[in-house]
Amino acid sequence: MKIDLQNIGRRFNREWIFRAVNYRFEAGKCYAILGPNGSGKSTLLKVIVGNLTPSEGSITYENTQGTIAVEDIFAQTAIATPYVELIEEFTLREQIQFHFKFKNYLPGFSENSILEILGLKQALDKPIRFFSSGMKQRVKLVLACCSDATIVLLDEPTSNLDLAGEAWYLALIERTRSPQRIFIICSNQPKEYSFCEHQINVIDFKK
Ligand SMILES: Nc1ncnc2c1ncn2[C@@H]1O[C@H](COP(=O)(O)OP(=O)(O)OP(=O)(O)O)[C@@H](O)[C@H]1O
Repeated sequence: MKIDLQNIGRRFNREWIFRAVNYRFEAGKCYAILGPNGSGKSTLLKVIVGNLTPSEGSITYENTQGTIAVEDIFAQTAIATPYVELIEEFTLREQIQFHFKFKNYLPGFSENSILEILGLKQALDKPIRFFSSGMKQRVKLVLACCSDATIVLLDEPTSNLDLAGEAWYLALIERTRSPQRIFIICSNQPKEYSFCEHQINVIDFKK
């Protein structure tokens, strides 16, 4: 998988959030999108994954079979962000089963192994609305990382996680990264992206 950004820009009304982004994301690598609060990290992430159209420039997605249309790229992506919520009325079991009606498990993973990784077997029948914010964050991360998607996008992945949760997150990445996958982490905390070989600072694309 390759994602090519060619001269990408995005604006809201008259304000350009970023311009002239030329960048290539390649399978097997991990990328960090950096920048202070409000600089445009989440906006860039949404553009990369086709949730927002760029105001200028173009994006191409390509795998070994050829070019993938932007409207089909959702099938290749898994995302964990503060703005995509879990379904509060579901129990943990229902949330996992619902998610995997739409996505396949990453090869080698199953409902049981996900529960084992989460360490929340005792909460299997508890509604998500009674989960702590850290428990919810773990669920979001595990659903994204353990889905069979070639592009994994994590926005502020350790928000609401304690020290043990941060170590758990790093172990989850280690366990699920592969030569076929692209990880893109939006962050302003080095502990969240220390494993990323490449960094993109949104501030470099302000004009
Ligand atoms: N739908 C929208 N309409 C208008 N402006 C928007 C919209 N979405 C984002 N913005 C603006 O774009 C800028 C970048 O926002 P964005 O959420 O991408 O920043 P961020 O770097 O992810 O911030 P944070 O670190 O706080 O999450 C902000 O000024 C924000 O107000």
